[in-house]
Amino acid sequence: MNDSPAIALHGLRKRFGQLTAVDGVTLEIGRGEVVALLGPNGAGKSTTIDLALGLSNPDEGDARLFGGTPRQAIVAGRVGAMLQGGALLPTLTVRQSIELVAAAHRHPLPVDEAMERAKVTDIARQRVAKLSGGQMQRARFAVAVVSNPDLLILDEPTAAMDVEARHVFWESMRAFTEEGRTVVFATHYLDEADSFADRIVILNRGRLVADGTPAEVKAVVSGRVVSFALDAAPAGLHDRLATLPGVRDVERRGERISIQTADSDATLRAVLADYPAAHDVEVISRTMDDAFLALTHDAAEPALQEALR
Ligand SMILES: Nc1ncnc2c1ncn2[C@@H]1O[C@H](COP(=O)(O)OP(=O)(O)OP(=O)(O)O)[C@@H](O)[C@H]1O
Repeated sequence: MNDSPAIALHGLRKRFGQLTAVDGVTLEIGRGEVVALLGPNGAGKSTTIDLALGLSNPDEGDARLFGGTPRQAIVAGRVGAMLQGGALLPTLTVRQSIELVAAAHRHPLPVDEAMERAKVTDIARQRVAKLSGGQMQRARFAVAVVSNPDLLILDEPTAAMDVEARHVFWESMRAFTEEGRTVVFATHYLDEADSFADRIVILNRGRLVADGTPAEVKAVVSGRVVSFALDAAPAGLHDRLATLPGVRDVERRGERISIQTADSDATLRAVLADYPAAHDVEVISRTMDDAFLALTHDAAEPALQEALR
């Protein structure tokens, strides 16, 4: 057995008319990695996934799965996918849908085990046409895992799931990845990426703008926000605050002032020394949301992105 990466994308480019949806993406994902693919709407996540699976052909570059073509990997039963547009046959029951896929694969999981993993045992006899959005997602997950794949690619797997269902979903995924399988999932839930992935890849306008561990990605916006209220803002407040130690940016909304700072202790001391009337003080750590916005902002600093590639 060769030890090629689970996914190797080299210089992938895909155009739709004037639009370049994927613009030179090069990315390797090793076996056993759990990777979150993030990006704003239209960033090119689904198109990249389609190219990786060989569902559409790139204009430039190539995609390899386990060292072979996507088709070879899929025929060998090594890939399970849950895609946004993927539909199940409405007249079949959930169990029949899973059985159908299991029958087409060489080394499927037992159908009952796949149903247990995807938590669909209770809806096994329901027709697909009658499923709710969240139930449908679970059924599609069961269909993706029953082939017993080495690589699982999921496009927004928890869209339409309620909070409880999302929790259950990630628990069953955790068990799945503990067996050393590779998982790539696109999501808009940054908290899911933060807590579940061991690597985060961010796309923006078809380009890879960040690639690192959750901690590395969040470190892009290291520092904190010092925020406070000031009832009557003196003239020149904004300019004065901008010169205090550690300050990177100052924002004011009504009487509330928020300062992004690299050194919250020094900034806070200086603020209280200069403006003793400041009250309702908060010091807030930056989150994955902040990192995401900083990296995908139109005016995102190239240097910021450079650190994560
Ligand atoms: N078949 C197509 N024909 C024309 N344009 C397309 C096609 N598929 C995607 N696009 C365009 O390519 C861009 C990237 O779309 P894609 O679906 O890959 O983004 P995404 O990151 O998955 O977005 P979302 O988070 O909204 O699902 C978008 O501007 C989209 O409108």
